[in-house]
Amino acid sequence: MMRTKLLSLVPRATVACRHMSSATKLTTVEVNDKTGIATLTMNRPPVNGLNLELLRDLQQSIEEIEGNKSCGLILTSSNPTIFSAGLDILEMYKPDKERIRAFWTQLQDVWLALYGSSVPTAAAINGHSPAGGCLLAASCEYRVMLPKFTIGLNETQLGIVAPQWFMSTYLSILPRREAERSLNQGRMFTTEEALRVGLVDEIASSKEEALAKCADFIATFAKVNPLARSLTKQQFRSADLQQLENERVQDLEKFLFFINQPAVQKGLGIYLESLKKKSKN
Ligand SMILES: CC/C=C\C/C=C\C/C=C\CCC/C=C/C(=O)SCCNC(=O)CCNC(=O)[C@H](O)C(C)(C)COP(=O)(O)OP(=O)(O)OC[C@H]1O[C@@H](n2cnc3c(N)ncnc32)[C@H](O)[C@@H]1OP(=O)(O)O
Repeated sequence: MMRTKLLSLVPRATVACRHMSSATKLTTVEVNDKTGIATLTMNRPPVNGLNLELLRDLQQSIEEIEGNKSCGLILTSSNPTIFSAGLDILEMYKPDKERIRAFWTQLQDVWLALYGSSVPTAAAINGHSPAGGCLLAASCEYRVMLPKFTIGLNETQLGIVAPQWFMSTYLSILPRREAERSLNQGRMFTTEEALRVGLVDEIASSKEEALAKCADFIATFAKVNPLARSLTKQQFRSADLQQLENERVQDLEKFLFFINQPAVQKGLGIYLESLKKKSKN
């Protein structure tokens, strides 16, 4: 907060972008002084796996952006080929009892904050975006993706089940038939396929272009009353948000029960091994 206040004393002409949060975190927030748009960058090598710490930083950054009167939020990644590999499977495989509770609760918090954000949101998807990565992108209002990557909720491919609020997020974008079929299949879409079904809104040839297209989307609200816009967005999303708010504890218990099933643990172990083997080749 202190940092933010001090930065606001710096004459505007001298800084094009203000770094609002520290680079020692797993996320950074940069606010463009001209547009007032905040870019939230995930930075957890090697693949932006969503572990407890990255989720905590994501939530803090979203709150920071909500609090600093930014005109919009663009979510992206510092990794040139991976937006996010989704949930860090190591959080769910042979989990620590307390940590896995905190982990899932934190994921719920991030989704509630991002899907329910009062500012316009967009994702510049500059790399692969499976499962939890897709959830984050899909929680935004607009998506611009770079070619030759993949995106989708692939949970069934891992022998796990996307919970109701993952499904609601998909259903807020895709026609019901497409959402149901691709979730059942655990389908990963190429960039071009994602555009065709409407999972992404535009394709860009570089990260810079993706960020610019996201900024253009956010600028479409420049002349719309911010309160009217955000209340309208809230009305569209409130049923989904309320459902998770009402069922948070049951959702956590269901997750814990499911993830601790021996067959699920075995499947996750095999999947992790296959990822490791692939990365060694
Ligand atoms: C009845 C039930 C009712 C309701 C349901 C109740 C509960 C629900 C229960 C569970 C819900 C869980 C929801 C889960 C969501 C998820 O997000 S699961 C994660 C899914 N993610 C993936 O499948 C992606 C896997 N990764 C990849 O495909 C690739 O890594 C990549 C395309 C992202 C990147 O490819 P490369 O650049 O080639 O990188 P590498 O593959 O070599 O990876 C480097 C390194 O990183 C490790 N790694 C990759 N992804 C993950 C990950 N998600 N978690 C942990 N670690 C990961 C990989 O193993 C390599 O490690 P090293 O070998 O270098 O040690």
